[in-house]
Amino acid sequence: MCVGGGVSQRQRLFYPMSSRVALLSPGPCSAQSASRRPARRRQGLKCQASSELASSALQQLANPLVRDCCATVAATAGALMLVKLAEILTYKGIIDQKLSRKLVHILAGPGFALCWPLFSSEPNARFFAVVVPSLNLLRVLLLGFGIISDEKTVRSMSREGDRSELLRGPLYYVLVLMAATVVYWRDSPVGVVAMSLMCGGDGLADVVGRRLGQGNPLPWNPAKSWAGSAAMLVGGSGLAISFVALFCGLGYFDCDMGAMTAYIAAIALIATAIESLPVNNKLDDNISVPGAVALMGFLLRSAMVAI
Ligand SMILES: Nc1ccn([C@@H]2O[C@H](COP(=O)(O)OP(=O)(O)OP(=O)(O)O)[C@@H](O)[C@H]2O)c(=O)n1
Ligand SMILES: C/C(=C\CO)CCC[C@H](C)CCC[C@H](C)CCCC(C)C
Repeated sequence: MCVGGGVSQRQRLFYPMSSRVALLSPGPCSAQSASRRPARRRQGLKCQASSELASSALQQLANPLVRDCCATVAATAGALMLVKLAEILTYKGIIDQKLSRKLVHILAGPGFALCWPLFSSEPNARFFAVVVPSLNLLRVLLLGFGIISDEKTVRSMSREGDRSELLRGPLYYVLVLMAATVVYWRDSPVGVVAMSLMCGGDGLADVVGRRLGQGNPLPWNPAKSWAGSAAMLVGGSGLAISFVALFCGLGYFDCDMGAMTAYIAAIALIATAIESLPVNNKLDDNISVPGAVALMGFLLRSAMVAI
């Protein structure tokens, strides 16, 4: 049984339309139930204190404002740990710099999307979530312009270790994550589909293409390969379908997975074709791929949402 509690002033500031905080019913060792228990169990004061502490913590997490702040801190810490892990693996020579950059590229976006369910169901929760890529945007700008220096972090996000590289691919990358969070959030599948194809798809194209693409260049772009494009199509669409199935299962949007899979496959095919074009030196893949998905999502909006 949940008892609706009062809504604090601080909470009204962030969630003006917030519903009453759901308070958990007292636990088995709480003060209310302790006073009703036989004397022999009252000495369980330790149980009562720890249970009340746990119950209080759960009540706090039931508070949307507390939950969103905790989720923001957790995702920010996750981002720092991911980049630090890439730095260590590169520093120890376990992976080379190019692979380190691609691992961060492949894992950061999906890792961020996996944090989205940690946030509350409040309409403004997305503005807490967007703090995470925003902080990374600030870090990329400060590093890219040389305002702060951190050679290891620059190496984990660049091809050649040049800090100015961060003002292209990584900058566009975090901007796309910010846009996907604010514009689409958990209300539309377009956001996670765009992130999946940019991160999982384009990232895998590089990793697989560099290793298996030598003998199968694309006729219209010999710098890229059938192997790389196939990896993008399969990896990107697989990740997108997985995220959409997860978010449908969590009730964020209703969808017919059969029809949604067909739409995602079609969008992935078009995005893969766009990624394969020899325009990367003019238009970064981190812009063209998610941009194409957003455009197709808009054109198919009635179908994508109504599925
Ligand atoms: N469809 C693709 C894409 C990439 N590659 C391989 O991956 C390398 C890098 O691909 P690219 O998309 O150009 O990656 P970068 O631009 O270096 O990295 P990023 O996209 O992160 O900017 C290419 O030279 C090629 O060997 C491939 O074979 N087939
Ligand atoms: C090198 C990259 C792109 C070039 O194509 C990736 C840049 C990564 C960003 C600077 C870091 C982004 C972090 C995410 C916003 C949050 C990730 C959180 C999650 C829990 C890992």
